[in-house]
Amino acid sequence: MGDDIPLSFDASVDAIKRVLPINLQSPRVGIICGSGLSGIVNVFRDVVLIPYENIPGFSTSTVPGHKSTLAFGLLGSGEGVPVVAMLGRFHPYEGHSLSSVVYPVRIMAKLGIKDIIITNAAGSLNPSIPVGTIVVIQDHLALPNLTGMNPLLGPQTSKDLPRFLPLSDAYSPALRRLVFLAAHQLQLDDSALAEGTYAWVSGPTYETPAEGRFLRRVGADVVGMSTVPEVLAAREEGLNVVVLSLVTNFVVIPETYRSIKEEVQAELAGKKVELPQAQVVSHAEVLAIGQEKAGILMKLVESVVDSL
Ligand SMILES: O=P(O)(O)O[C@@H]1C[C@H](O)[C@@H](CO)O1
Ligand SMILES: Nc1nc2[nH]cnc2c(=O)[nH]1
Repeated sequence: MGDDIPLSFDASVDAIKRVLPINLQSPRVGIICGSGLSGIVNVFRDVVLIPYENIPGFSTSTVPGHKSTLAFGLLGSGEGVPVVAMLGRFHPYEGHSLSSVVYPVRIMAKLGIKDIIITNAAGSLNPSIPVGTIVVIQDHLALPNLTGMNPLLGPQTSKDLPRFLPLSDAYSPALRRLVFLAAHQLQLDDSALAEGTYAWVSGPTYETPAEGRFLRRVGADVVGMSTVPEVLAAREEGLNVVVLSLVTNFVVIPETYRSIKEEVQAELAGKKVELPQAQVVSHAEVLAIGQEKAGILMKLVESVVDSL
């Protein structure tokens, strides 16, 4: 893990506000863009882009598909809603400390957002949730949290925050409702959206078949390497949270392994053996599906913001 960052909320907020026109200084909604999903900035109006390197306390993202830019603008019809979007996030596997990972969420809260829309690319563990589906997350399963990798461990950033945060209502039913209503308004096919549970793993390795089977059996529908730390910080800051996971790949979870022992025995007995093609997930595949489906996800986000 990277070194912890000194807390400098005021310095960060000042550096941001200094370059913003008055109408963008108090954004209403925060958006976090997952792998390959930063295109939403293209539909912002009055855009102001601030590189993370210009904001004290912010780290830099090192992952392809993640820019390191905070984008402010107006989103939606009419006058538009002032929003702030992270074009690129931080993951613990990059070496960022958990407090660095969630620092931008705390800054967005200090800037005044009330709602946060968090997106990510994720692998599907559920055969009825195919690639390309947008999963509206209703719950999470975070083994790292349960075993000591929790961004809320340690001294709190303010004595006003709750020490023991309940998570039974972490994913806002009201915002999830708005997502499904927005999908209806956009005339998306019924199969475009699903509901499910997100498993957070640290990465950067993708799952072994046994790990995939395990996560499926304990109740996860999709799996990814981000989001949950941000959700925890957002809830601690009192924000309403909605998470949209774009399924970019299937996690390969065969119920049975092909037996090398049997194959060798068959070969030795002179039988012809057909080897199945191994399926391997890659970040390039994740980005490609992200690029293909980003348009729908962005329209959905815009429509939700419009209906707030
Ligand atoms: O930032 P997100 O969660 O969208 O990125 C996913 C998880 C890993 O960072 C990467 C793996 O391909 O994509
Ligand atoms: N852990 C994990 N993260 C992902 N992000 C996108 N796809 C995947 C996946 O299959 N597994």
